[in-house]
Amino acid sequence: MRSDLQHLLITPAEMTAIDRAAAQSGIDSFTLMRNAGLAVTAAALRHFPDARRFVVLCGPGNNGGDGYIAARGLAESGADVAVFVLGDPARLQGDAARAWSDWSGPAAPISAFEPQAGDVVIDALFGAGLSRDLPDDVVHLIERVNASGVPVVAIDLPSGIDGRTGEIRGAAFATRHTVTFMAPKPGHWLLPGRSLCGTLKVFDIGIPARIVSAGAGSLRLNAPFLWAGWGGDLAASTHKFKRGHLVVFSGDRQATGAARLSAAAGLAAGAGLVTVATGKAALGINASHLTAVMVKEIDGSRELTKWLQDQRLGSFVLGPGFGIGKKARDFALALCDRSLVLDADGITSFQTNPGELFAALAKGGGQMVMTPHDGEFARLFPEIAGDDGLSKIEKAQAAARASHAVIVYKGADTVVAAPDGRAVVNNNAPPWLATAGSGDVLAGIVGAHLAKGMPAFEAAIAAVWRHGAAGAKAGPGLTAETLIGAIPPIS
Ligand SMILES: NC(=O)C1=CN([C@@H]2O[C@H](COP(=O)(O)OP(=O)(O)OC[C@H]3O[C@@H](n4cnc5c(N)ncnc54)[C@H](OP(=O)(O)O)[C@@H]3O)[C@@H](O)[C@H]2O)[C@@H](O)CC1
Ligand SMILES: [K+]
Repeated sequence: MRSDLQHLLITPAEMTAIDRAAAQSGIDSFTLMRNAGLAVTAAALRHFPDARRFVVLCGPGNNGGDGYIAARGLAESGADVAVFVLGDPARLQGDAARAWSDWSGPAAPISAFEPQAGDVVIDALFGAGLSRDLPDDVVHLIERVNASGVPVVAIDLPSGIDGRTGEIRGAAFATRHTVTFMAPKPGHWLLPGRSLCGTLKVFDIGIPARIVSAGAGSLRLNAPFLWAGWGGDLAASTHKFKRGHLVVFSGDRQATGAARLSAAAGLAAGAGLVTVATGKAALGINASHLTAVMVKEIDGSRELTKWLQDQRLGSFVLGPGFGIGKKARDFALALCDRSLVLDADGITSFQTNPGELFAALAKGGGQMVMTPHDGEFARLFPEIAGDDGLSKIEKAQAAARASHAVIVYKGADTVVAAPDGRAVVNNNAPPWLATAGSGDVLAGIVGAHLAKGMPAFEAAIAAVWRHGAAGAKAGPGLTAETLIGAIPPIS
């Protein structure tokens, strides 16, 4: 997967390996620590020029080492600085020990710190090396600081946030700013970590980009360059079939709106043709509500199989308002050699026997994008969902591997994962996107991308991004209808 450093997501374990590779290439690790600490000094002075006192809380590892460098930089800039330490600094090792010995001012234990008005806290307790829940004294300190309302600048990560998962290990600082190094980590963008980082600044401390890129895995922050080449330029010779024919299956008489939302979104997102396939009972309702979108009567599996002989039908959306049960299962299984978005009721219909779907997809060799929210994910992948040791990214990756489908694991921090291990975290969705029909719109956009021939992973990540951008453009108070009108051109 292509990338630039801003869009890499590097796990703490990968970062450790990158550090090692940097040292092996001859880069002085203390220089990296000094660059890191001084970046924090600069950020603190820039954001809080009127601070009465900078309070630097230093932990037992290299995050603490960055803190001692930052403290010295602040003191040399003429600021009032107080240092409080966790553990015995005499036991620090390597670069952190050197940073401590370079700090010539006083230091008191963290238990002595009482936040005062005018304080700015520099959090250098734990960063990438947080490996377990915080001890009680640190939890109480964090709670005191958060309750006091004094601003906090975190070094690398707010202490208490697990850099791999974004989970809170007992407690975590709610920070105004977080300064991290070389590339963001999953914990900066997965919830709840994301909500505690404040503004995130990624600072280059001097590890060559080639070493960072070589050590990075397959995680990225979602961005348009990831689907470059699949953008919107239409050749002058195009015609509607080349732009792709999307089919959306409607539910029964009382539940037809969701499918029409998906269909309208698919048309707005660029599908050349869109057909709502509907049972006889809902045919009239659908026909009376649709204009540019076509209607086709498909009552059961036999008609569907016959219709599928038309290879111009490029992609299918099954699930929005469709109803849970055998009909959904039969239709999905019939589509396992095509390009299918399985959403909502389509997912839940396989709750009791998900293996049937996964085996059919492996055999059929089609492309499937599944779009579960938390509840649907747990229905289809109960063991993966219940594994508290896994991050949301790792859960999506495990589900994609098990199902052979691209998984769009929805939420405010939507993660998309492919069976080959690629994964992105999306960060452009505003909170007001969580509204009735929003998921139906997303399914339709994915379907439009599949219809024009995009591979499933690119189709999914581009759709999630366009959906988020549409939400931002439509603004608070959006409805599914205004969301469709705000879908931006594919970039
Ligand atoms: N290239 C880069 O990005 C650079 C990164 N740099 C910086 O290095 C930081 C990573 O440093 P790090 O590996 O020493 O880890 P760090 O977070 O200081 O903590 C480890 C210590 O905490 C302890 N400990 C862990 N959990 C605990 C708990 N719950 N409760 C209590 N103790 C706990 C753990 O103890 P142990 O598990 O070994 O018993 C160990 O003593 C990184 O975040 C960045 O700031 C820069 O200096 C330069 C280049
Ligand atoms: K920290």
